[in-house]
Amino acid sequence: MSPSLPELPEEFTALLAQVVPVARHKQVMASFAAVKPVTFRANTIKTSAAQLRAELEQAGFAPRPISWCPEAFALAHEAKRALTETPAFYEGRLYIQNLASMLAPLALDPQPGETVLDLAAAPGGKASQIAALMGNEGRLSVVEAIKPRFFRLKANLDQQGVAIARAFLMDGRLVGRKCPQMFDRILLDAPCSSEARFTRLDPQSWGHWSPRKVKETARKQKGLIAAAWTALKPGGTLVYCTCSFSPEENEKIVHNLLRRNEDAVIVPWTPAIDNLQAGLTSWQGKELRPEVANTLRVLPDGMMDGFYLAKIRKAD
Ligand SMILES: C[S@@+](CC[C@H](N)C(=O)[O-])C[C@H]1O[C@@H](n2cnc3c(N)ncnc32)[C@H](O)[C@@H]1O
Repeated sequence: MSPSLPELPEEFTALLAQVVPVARHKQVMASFAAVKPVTFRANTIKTSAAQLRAELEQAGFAPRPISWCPEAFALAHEAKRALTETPAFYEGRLYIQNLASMLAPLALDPQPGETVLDLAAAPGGKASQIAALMGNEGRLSVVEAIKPRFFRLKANLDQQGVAIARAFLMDGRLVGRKCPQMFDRILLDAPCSSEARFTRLDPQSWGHWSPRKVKETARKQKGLIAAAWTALKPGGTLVYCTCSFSPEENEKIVHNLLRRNEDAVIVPWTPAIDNLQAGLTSWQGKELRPEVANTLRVLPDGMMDGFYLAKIRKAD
């Protein structure tokens, strides 16, 4: 660890020591002090990956393709400001997004013509990726509870050329009652304690964090996932994800969903990256459902943030 940077909260590093496998611990701890490259996605509603690459190369950038996501690229961190001054950025042909975040829409695998819900959607990075994967065909409902974030979401979707979205300013926990069994696919990128966004380069990144906050957040996540489950059609797919490490916000939420719903089946999904860890099947002396091992935790490294993801199917 670099002695000149502020240390992460002790309770958080103790949590990481329990969650992360010993062999990966050093890499994970180093990632909190890393200056990561800027990563972004070609918005295929407005361009193609090849066209965007050519446009950026012409403007003097050298974007590096990401092997597991044909639309994704990386540039050195120093290029971020210049990237945000390009026509491609402000005309919505690219979207700056952490690589880990791009995994959730890929796991959801939405198809053109389907009816899809993004239940906690602002600022809209994943919603615009979902629309692009749907070829801008079908129906995409996006829900956000916080007013300024809702308007930012709408502005981002407009800028990205998303034509299939209907936006709702509301508490996502009410969606189950309002729209039972309506959606083919639902993304719940849950509000979380954002532990994977902590960086020792900015101590404010953990300014609001505490173990009590994690418990409070987990309560909200339980309400949201219950609503998502009610709103999902039989045969439909839910992707639950967070940018947190705490099992309270991740494996335990999925475990509770499985325990309460016999029709919930985990679908194993493994992207072609190697910084992955299987979901934990016990936490602090409590055994969790063994299928939770088929959920995944992305371990942060010098390129991407941490993430947790579960793909769950509702039996017909
Ligand atoms: C992790 S962020 C979503 C990020 C988004 N999916 C993206 O990729 O741009 C979670 C969002 O949920 C919103 N939120 C918090 N409580 C909510 C609730 N009860 N219902 C719906 N959205 C909520 C937060 O304001 C926040 O914008």
